[in-house]
Amino acid sequence: MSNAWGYGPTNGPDTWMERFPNAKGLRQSPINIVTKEAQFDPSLKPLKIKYDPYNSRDILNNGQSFQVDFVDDTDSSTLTGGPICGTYRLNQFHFHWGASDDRGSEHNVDGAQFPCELHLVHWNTKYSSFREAADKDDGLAVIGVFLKIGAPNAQLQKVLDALDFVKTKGKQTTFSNFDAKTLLPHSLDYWTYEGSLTTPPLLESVTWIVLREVISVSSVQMAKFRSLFFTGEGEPQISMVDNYRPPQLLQGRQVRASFQ
Ligand SMILES: NS(=O)(=O)c1c2ccccc2cc2ccccc12
Ligand SMILES: [Zn+2]
Repeated sequence: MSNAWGYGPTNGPDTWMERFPNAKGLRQSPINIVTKEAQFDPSLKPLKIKYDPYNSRDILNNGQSFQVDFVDDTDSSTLTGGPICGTYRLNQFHFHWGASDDRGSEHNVDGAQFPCELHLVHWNTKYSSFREAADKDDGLAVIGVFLKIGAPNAQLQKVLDALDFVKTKGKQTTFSNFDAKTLLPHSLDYWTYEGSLTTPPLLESVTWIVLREVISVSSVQMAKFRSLFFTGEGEPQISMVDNYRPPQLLQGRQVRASFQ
């Protein structure tokens, strides 16, 4: 049985470099965003986000997180503007969270972690598919949104209600007519930097776009995230928590801000 990568004591982020050399690369993610060192760039354009609920397809427990997959064979759910050139299509969104409300996000802001972080994954349509784009320097763009403990989030609840059907690794169910835009905060101010997937194979192909404004999540809703399992049906249950990679070295990279 291969010792597949994960987030446990024997296969977690500190071991990934053994099988995935990108882990020692110069543009690894996530990072700690030091707000005072993020330089305002007036050339950065506003984000233009167009998501069509008709494209949402299913929800899957992939054994590391859960993801909502989108049909991406047309330009009906796209990201343009911001720091990117051209048109990127929404492929999926997923989350990272902690075992308790004091941790869970992948990016930190001035050394602080949030209980959860949403990632909306897009691929560059200059390439023919997500798979072709995944290992290109300009192949992917991920929008990161922090979740902060507060009022219950009614839009997020629609996603959480589906988790009862995907509790174990490999479980998948239909998840249609969901508007991912309803998970975004009002302001689209962002920080941006060149980075990587935060999970193996840690491909250095991601333009990260981390929103400054958070969205709310209640502690009861956070408990719902923690009701999932990393393990498959019939296997000894391991709760899906702390599925985040810690911040990586900046290695001289510039973090830019779209706001002053
Ligand atoms: N965290 S991540 O956005 O780098 C990420 C994933 C994270 C967990 C599970 C699957 C993921 C798939 C990704 C595909 C492309 C870009 C980032 C991806
Ligand atoms: Zn992620």
